[in-house]
Amino acid sequence: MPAISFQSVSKAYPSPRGPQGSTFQALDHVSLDIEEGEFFGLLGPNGAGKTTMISILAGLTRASSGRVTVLGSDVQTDYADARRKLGVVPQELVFDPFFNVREMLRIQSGYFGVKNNDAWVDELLGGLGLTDKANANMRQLSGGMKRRVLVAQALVHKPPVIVLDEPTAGVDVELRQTLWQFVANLNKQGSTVLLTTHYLEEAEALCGRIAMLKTGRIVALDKTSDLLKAASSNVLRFKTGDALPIELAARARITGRIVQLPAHNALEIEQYLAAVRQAGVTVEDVEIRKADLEDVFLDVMGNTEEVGA
Ligand SMILES: Nc1ncnc2c1ncn2[C@@H]1O[C@H](COP(=O)(O)OP(=O)(O)OP(=O)(O)O)[C@@H](O)[C@H]1O
Repeated sequence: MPAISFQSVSKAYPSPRGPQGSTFQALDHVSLDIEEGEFFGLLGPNGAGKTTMISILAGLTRASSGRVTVLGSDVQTDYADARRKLGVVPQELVFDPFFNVREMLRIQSGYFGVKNNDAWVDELLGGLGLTDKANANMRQLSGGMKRRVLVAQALVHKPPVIVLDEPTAGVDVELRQTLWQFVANLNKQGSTVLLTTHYLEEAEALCGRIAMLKTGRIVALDKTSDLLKAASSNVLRFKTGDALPIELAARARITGRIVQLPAHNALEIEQYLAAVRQAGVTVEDVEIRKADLEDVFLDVMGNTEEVGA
């Protein structure tokens, strides 16, 4: 039984612009199964539909059509069961400012009907570097500390499926490392993890499988290692202040003076350099690096073909 299953899920929001009654299609027949024990990455540019998928999963938004289950429980017809199996770390920091950290976690335990939870709460506080903040009022915490509390709050009822919606947006390196160590450890112990992030380096390092979403459709879905293998194996990178010949410019990713060209083999790299020399383009800081997930992502997003509708 999959940990998370999206079966031909569509979502249309009422369109804020356009004539009355018109809708905007945020998800278009998305099908996706995430197996138990996976560390799964959901990637996509702003507005692709990632948060909409998570909101449907968490029962915060209803799908217009299709079905979503968590370990077999339907998120609509079996809401309480599905919700209990999920720990969701939301993107936004929303808190009741009147409680301290420990009180917040006790209240959340009560919400899920978990009694005598202090030992697990202490473990969560320790693992997330919050022990000395246990009695601090939520108002006194920095943004990064609040985010750690959000993670603890999501895990207080020991859910088998953990969903993290951009948990590292705007947080410092130390928290990212603490968080990933903690979540990776839970995953090792059997928890399923679904992660959305804009940090592709993190997704590459952590996720066994990745789905890429674009305008509400899945455009890539594979093992991370296979996505990387399918990409051009190398990237030629150099700096220049000159204009590139048209055929190179069309294939290059250009950021200011930095030019990056995907290359499948050594011959292609030689051809690029020969073309540059012939055109009289002056290059500096030439290097060849392995293609990474960002190269794959940009490649997939530039190509509108869809897989597994
Ligand atoms: N409540 C809503 N009403 C109308 N449109 C919405 C609503 N929520 C989201 N949308 C639209 O649906 C699309 C998908 O949004 P969603 O927040 O799911 O994207 P996302 O992939 O999570 O983006 P980001 O990376 O920016 O968080 C966007 O075009 C967004 O404007």
